Amino acid sequence: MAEDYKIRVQNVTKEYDLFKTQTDKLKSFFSIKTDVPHFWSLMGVSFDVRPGETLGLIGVNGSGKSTISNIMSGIIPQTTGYVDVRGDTSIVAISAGLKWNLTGRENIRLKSLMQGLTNPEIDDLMDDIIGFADIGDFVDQPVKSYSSGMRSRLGFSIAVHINPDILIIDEALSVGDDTFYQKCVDKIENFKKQGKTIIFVSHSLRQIELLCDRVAWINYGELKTIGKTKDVTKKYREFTKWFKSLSKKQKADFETEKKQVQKDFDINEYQKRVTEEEQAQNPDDKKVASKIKKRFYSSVISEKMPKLSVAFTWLVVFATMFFCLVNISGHSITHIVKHPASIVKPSKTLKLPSKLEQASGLNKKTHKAQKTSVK
Ligand SMILES: Nc1ncnc2c1ncn2[C@@H]1O[C@H](COP(=O)(O)OP(=O)(O)OP(=O)(O)O)[C@@H](O)[C@H]1O
Repeated sequence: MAEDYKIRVQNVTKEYDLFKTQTDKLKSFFSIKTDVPHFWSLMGVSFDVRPGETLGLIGVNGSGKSTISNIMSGIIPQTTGYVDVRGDTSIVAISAGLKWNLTGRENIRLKSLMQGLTNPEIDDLMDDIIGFADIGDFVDQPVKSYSSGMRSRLGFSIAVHINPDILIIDEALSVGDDTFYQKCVDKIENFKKQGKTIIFVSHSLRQIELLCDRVAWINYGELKTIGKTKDVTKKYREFTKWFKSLSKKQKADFETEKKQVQKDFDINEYQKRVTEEEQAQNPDDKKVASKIKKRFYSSVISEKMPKLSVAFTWLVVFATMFFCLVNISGHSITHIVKHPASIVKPSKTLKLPSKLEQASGLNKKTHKAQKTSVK
């Protein structure tokens, strides 16, 4: 791999737990084992995006294009793998990142502030963003009242005016009309001329061929191939032609088989395979295994609670329960430690407040018992 890159993605995987209930979700958060099925949206994807290039991402529905785009732009974390992004990214997906209850104007301010612009800078850009998005009076209406085309136009306009180093465009051009599409293409060409890096996700091979220098074909969670636009689109066209020639049942069987592979994926096996491959390439390097382990896990933010935190949480829960029981039993901690069973037997010296005593009838019984013992 060339060292000069704008984005590097190495052995990136993304696992989704297919929870059926909220309880399963909570159990998983506390690292409690559940029977929830897993799905690996990405099964180890590696590629570099070069500075100043426009890289296209193609692949059939559900192949993982948005997943990898969202990981590169920091919207979602990868499950394992290394991602290095050199510069600010701005993602334009259909309505991604827009807050539906806020107005267009509020969204412009929010997204711009999140990208590090100051309020005076946003004030200067506001009219240009609104003008490019061409949403007229709707700018002061909540985004939830917009059509998908208007949302896409607003998202695109904000993203390009923020002036990021890296622009990720995920299917944003597919919903606009022809006039807006041409405006976007002009803007993208302009970005290219400025030497900016662009990731362009699209189902339209025509758009991909028009705009991209190289193309990565993502196929059911894996990188099938990456290379010159005309070479990759040629292979992809052959694949789609072959796929279309299948019968309905053959298509369904093919997809089920591919999805099953994504369900059965074993991350440990994959790590072992990558380690063996790198070891074969560098037989004298004794640190290959630890380097791969670092690459897989060092830059990962877990969506589950770390094991140490789980242990600490349980410790706090048990300690709280223990001290509550000790308090209720009326024994001292030393006594409970010596006679653990007494934690469930209240102490004889336990004194109830007098009103409570009367109400519970304990007073009478105690007196009766005392009298009997005197006799
Ligand atoms: N939150 C989620 N929970 C479970 N599975 C998910 C989740 N998000 C995505 N997936 C699955 O991951 C796979 C990849 O999805 P992704 O959206 O990245 O595909 P895509 O190539 O962008 O598809 P499309 O071309 O339809 O936009 C799909 O099978 C999808 O069902």
